[in-house]
Parts: sequence; C-alpha cells; structure tokens
Amino acid sequence: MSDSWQHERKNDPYYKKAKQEDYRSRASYKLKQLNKKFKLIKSGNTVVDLGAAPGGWSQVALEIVGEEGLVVGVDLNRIRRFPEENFYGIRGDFTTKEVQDKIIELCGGKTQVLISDASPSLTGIKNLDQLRSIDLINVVIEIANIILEEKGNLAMKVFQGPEYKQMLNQLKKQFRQVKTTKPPSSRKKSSEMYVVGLGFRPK
Ligand SMILES: C[S@@+](CC[C@H](N)C(=O)[O-])C[C@H]1O[C@@H](n2cnc3c(N)ncnc32)[C@H](O)[C@@H]1O
Repeated sequence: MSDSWQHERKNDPYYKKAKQEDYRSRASYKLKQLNKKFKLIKSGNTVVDLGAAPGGWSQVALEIVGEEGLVVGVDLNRIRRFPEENFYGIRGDFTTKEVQDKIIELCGGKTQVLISDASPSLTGIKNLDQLRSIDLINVVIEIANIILEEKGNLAMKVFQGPEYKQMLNQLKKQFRQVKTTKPPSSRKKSSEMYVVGLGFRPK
C-alpha cells in the first residue's frame, strides 16, 4: 500500500463512517444508498451476494432482511462469520458449476434478490480488464437467470466497456425496469457503475 493511498483512505468520509458504525467495508454505504433509492431488498427476503468479502454488503443485507430472511455470500476470499445464523458463506469461484450448485442448494433453489459487487483482479491493461469484467458480468446474469424468482431484483457492479450497451439491452428484455447509477459513496475517479434490474421476468 502506497503512502498516498493510505492517506487518501484515512481521509475518506465513508471509510471513517464505516469504522465508526462498525461496518466491514466502506462499500456497505453503496448498498445502503442503492437500497434507499430502489427498494431492492425487503424484510424477509433471501439475498445472494456475489463477491461478498469482507462482508460489508452482506452485513447491510442481513440488517434489512431481518431474522426471517436469509443471506448467502460468496467470495474467493474467506468471509468472516457473522453472529447471525441466517447467513451462509461460500468460499469459492462463482463462475464454476460446483459453486453455483452450492448457491442453489443453500438458497433453496430460488432467491428474491441477487447482488454483485464482484470485480476481477485488475491488471491495469484497460482492454484486458474490460474483457475480464464483462466475463464476470455475463456469469452474474447467467446466475440471475437460474436463481432469481419472478419479480426478483438484481444490483451489480459494472465497468463500462465496449459490450456495456449490449448488456443493458439484454437486461431490458428480462426486467420490468433497468437503471444505471453511481451511488454517492462510489469514488468519483472509479469507472464503476451499478446496474439495477427490478421485476425479473423469467424466459
Ligand atoms: C469490491 S470487493 C467486494 C466488497 C463487498 N461488497 C463488501 O461490501 O465487503 C470484490 C470481491 O469480488 C470477489 N470476486 C471477484 N471474482 C470472483 C469470483 N469469480 N468468485 C467469487 N468472488 C469473486 C473478490 O475476491 C473481492 O473480494
């Protein structure tokens, strides 16, 4: 970690807020802001969180779904346990069939909400990073097609690249409403955006 990166992080208001409010990551505020705007997650819902470590989004999802709901978090890295019993963590690669089968098993076949903050490890080579990102997004959409309930909701991180428009057009056929947004807590210099699909219409 460079000195300037550490300095920037320490002065970041969302980093400080996350420390004060005991959230696992500043990313928690992105999901809070997305949920405030789009009412993605409701009390009692099942939520599948792809790319969940260290667990900031799962933590917010657990607060919203309450004891009657369920959150399944998946990451290549270990997700530290939560005190809540209605959280299942999977350590693995969600692009593999083995992990996808595990997700299906743990969420009982279907979920009302799929959220993904997953990002590929970036190389700094723009074209390669865009390709890796679109590959991951395509897998998230494939998983949505398998596990989302009718009228379910999706929120996922995307990086704009050559296939971005095509991907949005595909989603518009599958959801009642599709919105793109950049929550205030997403760093301005980051090219990340969030795509929200509301009201899934299975094929
Ligand atoms: C920005 S972090 C997520 C932060 C999280 N939303 C939070 O609030 O704590 C992105 C995560 O995506 C995960 N990831 C990327 N590709 C993945 C894959 N194929 N399978 C599982 N996790 C993946 C990375 O390991 C990383 O932990």
